[in-house]
Amino acid sequence: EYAVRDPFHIGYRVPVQLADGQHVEVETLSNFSTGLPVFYVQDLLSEEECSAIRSAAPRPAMMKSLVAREYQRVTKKRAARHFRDVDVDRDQSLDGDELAQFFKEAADLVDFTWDFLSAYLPKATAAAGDRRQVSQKEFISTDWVKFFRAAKKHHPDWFARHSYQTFVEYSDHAFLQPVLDKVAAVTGLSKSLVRRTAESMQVLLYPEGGHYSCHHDTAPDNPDFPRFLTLFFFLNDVDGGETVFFGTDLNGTYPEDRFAAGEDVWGPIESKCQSVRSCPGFDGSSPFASSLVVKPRAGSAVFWYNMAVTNEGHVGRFYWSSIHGGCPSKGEKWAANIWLHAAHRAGQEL
Ligand SMILES: O=C(O)CCC(=O)C(=O)O
Ligand SMILES: [Fe+2]
Repeated sequence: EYAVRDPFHIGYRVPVQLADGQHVEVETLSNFSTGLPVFYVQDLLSEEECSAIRSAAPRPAMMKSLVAREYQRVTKKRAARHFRDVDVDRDQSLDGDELAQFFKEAADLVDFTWDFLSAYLPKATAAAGDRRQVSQKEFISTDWVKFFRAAKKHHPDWFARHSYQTFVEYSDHAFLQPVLDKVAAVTGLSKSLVRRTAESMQVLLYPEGGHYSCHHDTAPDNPDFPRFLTLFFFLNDVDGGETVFFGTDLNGTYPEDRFAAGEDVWGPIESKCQSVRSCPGFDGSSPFASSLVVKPRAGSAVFWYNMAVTNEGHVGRFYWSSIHGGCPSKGEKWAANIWLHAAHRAGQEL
């Protein structure tokens, strides 16, 4: 019942008939030998469907999803705890790596410059290069809420995510049932399985310059959200805003042991694709220069597997190579996620 679509070879196209009689083609963009099976479908949604989905996610609802930010809670008391957590070498000061860890944990800030920090950490930034250390005293007396707010305002590209989002319930919108049936047709899964396992549709709006750093849609080992399949719709035409599959290598030089590797190999890869500078157009020498890049096109969809799934629908092996991200868009970008869930454990019924 959970059979995955066979990618065969890159460029392979299989025709699929949709319920309304329309034909689309499911094209293989990547397979296991290049890191991850990824498929593309052009014109899966009509213009009317794209705009209906956008209207189902009104702007005020989208904005709300961003209001409560973690960094607004980095009070003095919490700063002391953050300090202890990230001062892994216990030398009562933080070096650049430890500070970066704090930024990531506290606010999903994945990029920064010492220049920008100088207004907040004058003592630390007075030192040069590797000698920069932030003392506990200076760290705790810093107004981190103000810092993160300023960073967000002036450098939204430094954060892992710069977008608005909301969830739309299928049962609230009749037009979404045929959309789910299209998901079934192109993935080769049954309509009833798709309806049973689909999480509410997540609609995304990226402002000009918005992005989403590399990430996995689910977690290894007992994930809370065992999203075994992601189907991602592009809902408008926009320049930039490419979806990049950082775990793939289309050069055909994919290291065989990489696919089977775990966090020790993938952790460092993940840290390298956090910055938007890993995106196409930023740096020709990027380690991701031969990763799969999918350009947004209204009505098209890309889908892939985040983990193996057993025939009974249970969580299987996590695919570290499913790491991906959305690059900065040169204008508003609208998109939507449909995630299909596996069951957490053997014995759990879906
Ligand atoms: O915007 C994109 O291209 C990717 C978005 C994404 O990966 C997500 O929403 O989980
Ligand atoms: Fe994602």
